[in-house]
Amino acid sequence: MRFTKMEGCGNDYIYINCFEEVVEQPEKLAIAMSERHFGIGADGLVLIMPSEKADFRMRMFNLDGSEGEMCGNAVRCIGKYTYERGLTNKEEISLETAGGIKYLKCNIEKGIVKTVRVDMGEPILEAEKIPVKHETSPVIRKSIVINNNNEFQFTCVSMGNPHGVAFVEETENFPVQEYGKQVENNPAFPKKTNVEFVQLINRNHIKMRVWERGSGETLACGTGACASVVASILNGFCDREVKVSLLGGELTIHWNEENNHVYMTGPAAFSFDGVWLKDV
Ligand SMILES: N[C@@H](CCC[C@H](N)C(=O)O)C(=O)O
Repeated sequence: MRFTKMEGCGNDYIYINCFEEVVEQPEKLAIAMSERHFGIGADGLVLIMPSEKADFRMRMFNLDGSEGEMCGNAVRCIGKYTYERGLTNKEEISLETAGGIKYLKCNIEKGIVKTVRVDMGEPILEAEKIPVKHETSPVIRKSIVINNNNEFQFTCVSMGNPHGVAFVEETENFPVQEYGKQVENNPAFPKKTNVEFVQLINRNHIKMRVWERGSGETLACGTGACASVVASILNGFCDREVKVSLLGGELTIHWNEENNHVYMTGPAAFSFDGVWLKDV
């Protein structure tokens, strides 16, 4: 089975072109391929598929085989893949995801997609729809006690997938791996959650580290960057356009006041092509 390894700000996935390849057990394949010693090594698996509702369809699987509704970094990579590999000649495409249809605009120079701007749609703030169990809705800087009696104030946002955002003094030495796992599996989040730890730099710049549901700490998360900017604005910390510094790169997020849509702009890159020879 032919595959392509791509990354967006270091958030790396294995992409399979399902116009040419047949994937029968994507959950199992995601686990096997993502493994960094016996497999290819990645944060998960992404399928590029035909769609009846949009130009293309994306399905994404975390490295534990669970399916995510949305993936911001993968959406940008699909923009680059479909244009540069000749699946489309359109600079603007629509993409069906389990988190709704997203609209992408590729910024192209001499046939190369340099960055992709994605209309990520409206953030979802109703607790039930995220979903998060809390007596108030929206959940803006509300205490959630995690396993070992540590209490964090979370702002909860769905960008098609669930996110819990906590503001911390600094991200560099913050124990993301310890707390991230505990929050991901906290019963307050019936579908588990992605967890973002955010340091405010100024009104137009934040730093963020992420613990992803199903994948652990990754170098970047596009939906997480959007959720973090929405959370920062809701708390009155930031203006409408914010640079997000992640471990693997930078994204620009704009939450448009007029139409309530969140726009994400950032890079996408090919790493290598390969052929998977194992049975799964
Ligand atoms: N890396 C992603 C998000 C991937 C899915 C997530 N782990 C989930 O289960 O919701 C991004 O760039 O948005």
